[in-house]
Amino acid sequence: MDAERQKVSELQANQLSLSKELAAAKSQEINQRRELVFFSDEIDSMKKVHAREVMELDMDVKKRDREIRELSEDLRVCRGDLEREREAVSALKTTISQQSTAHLTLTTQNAALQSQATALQSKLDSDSNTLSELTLKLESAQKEIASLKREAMESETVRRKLHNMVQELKGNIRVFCRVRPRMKEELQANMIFPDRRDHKEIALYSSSESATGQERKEVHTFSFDRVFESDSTQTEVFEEISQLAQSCIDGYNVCIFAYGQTGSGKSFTMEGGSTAATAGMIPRAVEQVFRVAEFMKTKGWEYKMEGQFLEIYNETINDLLGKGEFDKKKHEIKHDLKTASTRVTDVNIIPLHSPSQVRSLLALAQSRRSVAATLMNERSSRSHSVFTLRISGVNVGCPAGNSGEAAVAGTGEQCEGCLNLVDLAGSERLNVSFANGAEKERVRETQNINRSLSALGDVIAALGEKGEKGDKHIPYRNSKLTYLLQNSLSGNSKTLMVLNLSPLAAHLGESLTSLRFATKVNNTTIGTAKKTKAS
Ligand SMILES: Nc1ncnc2c1ncn2[C@@H]1O[C@H](COP(=O)(O)OP(=O)(O)OP(=O)(O)O)[C@@H](O)[C@H]1O
Repeated sequence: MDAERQKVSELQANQLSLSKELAAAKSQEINQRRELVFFSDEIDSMKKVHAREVMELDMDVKKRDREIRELSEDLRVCRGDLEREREAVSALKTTISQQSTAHLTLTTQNAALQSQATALQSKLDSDSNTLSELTLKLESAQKEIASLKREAMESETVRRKLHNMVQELKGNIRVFCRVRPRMKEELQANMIFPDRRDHKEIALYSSSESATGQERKEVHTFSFDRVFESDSTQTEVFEEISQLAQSCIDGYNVCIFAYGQTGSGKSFTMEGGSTAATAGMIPRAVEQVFRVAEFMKTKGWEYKMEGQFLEIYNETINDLLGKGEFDKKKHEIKHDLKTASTRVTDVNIIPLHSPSQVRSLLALAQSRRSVAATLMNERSSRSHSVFTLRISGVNVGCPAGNSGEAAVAGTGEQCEGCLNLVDLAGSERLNVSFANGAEKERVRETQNINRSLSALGDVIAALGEKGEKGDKHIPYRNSKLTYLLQNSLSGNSKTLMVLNLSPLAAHLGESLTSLRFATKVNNTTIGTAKKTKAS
């Protein structure tokens, strides 16, 4: 029992200790629970802090991420910039290296140029010495030129006098005879040229039947100032005439006529063909006048030129340079005795500036004549054409030259010349006794032509007689042609008649008549030519 009591006490002690332990455990549990609450509060607050910190960290991380992205972008841009800068630097390095080479070259060149400049400076010094010597020489040469120019102008006056003296000695009326070439199949007249040296003679052989029925052979010899055979060129003929163009520039009235039957070569002689070699006396004379006028500028002369081109058909004047196809105006001839000049009313007077302009005027006149020809009959054979070139000049001196030559004062001398180039109507005679109907107009034309050509012969003959006696009446008014040319056919002018001859046997009779007329003209001597105006 003791044992049992022992045991129960032990058990009780155990229970007590266990109760104590339980109480202790319970208070420990309470404490622990308190602690647990405390810690769980703490944990909660720590969780809250942690959550805030996590959030803040999260935001921070995001911010950093953004910053990193921005920085990466910046870095990328910077890398691009850097790459470009590197390239620029490398290009600049190349440029610098090239520039250094160029600089080196320039330095070398500069050094060479400087040494050249030094050499040039010393040459310049020596040249300026030479220049001052040359300037002195130039001044004296210019003085010499001015005095030579004066001398040339004086000698020009002497030359003009001498030239015109020579022309006077040759006679103020001269006659040339020109035979045109024979065309294929044409039967040639028996014609010879005995004077092979001076070319002044022509002889024609004719045969006729005498009263007793025997053949009578005759030789007709004529001599003129010059005879041109059929192979003569326009240049050869003009050589003889060119002196007259000079006289016209010197202030004389000049008249050149082409006389001869239809088809004998008058138009060919005066107007010529379209090539330079075949150009006739009109274009050549005009060119010569322009050439001489240009040359005379160096001698202080200044010229003005103007031209008119008229046709005389059936004793009426037509303006070949008019505007319309036909000239319906009535023209009158007016003479100014004081200046010995002639004007025709209402005609076109064209200022002339160049030979080419004259060529176009001639072509215009030619076309107007052709229109007239198709509407009537062969007009050029049935009318006289008169081309007039008027020249007025004054000696104004020479201006100072570009290279410093002194100006030379003009002499104030003036002159006015006139060049008339006349293509006469065909000189052949027409048998008027059988004329009827349409032929009548032809007869009228022929009578007018014959009248004006014989009036021309009469005027020339009267001028010749006046030369011998002094006070003879000159019948200028007997035809429009002679009245128009009055001032160019007086004793104060120079006249040349070119007798154009056909080489044909069929034309022998007409040729003899023409040769006799021309001989009459050739035997006329007109008084001394005078300038139309001079001071
Ligand atoms: N010297 C010459 N050389 C070459 N051909 C010429 C010569 N003379 C005249 N002829 C020619 O002869 C023909 C007649 O000449 P041109 O027309 O000049 O005669 P014309 O006398 O003026 O006649 P018209 O009175 O009909 O006008 C033309 O074909 C012309 O080309």
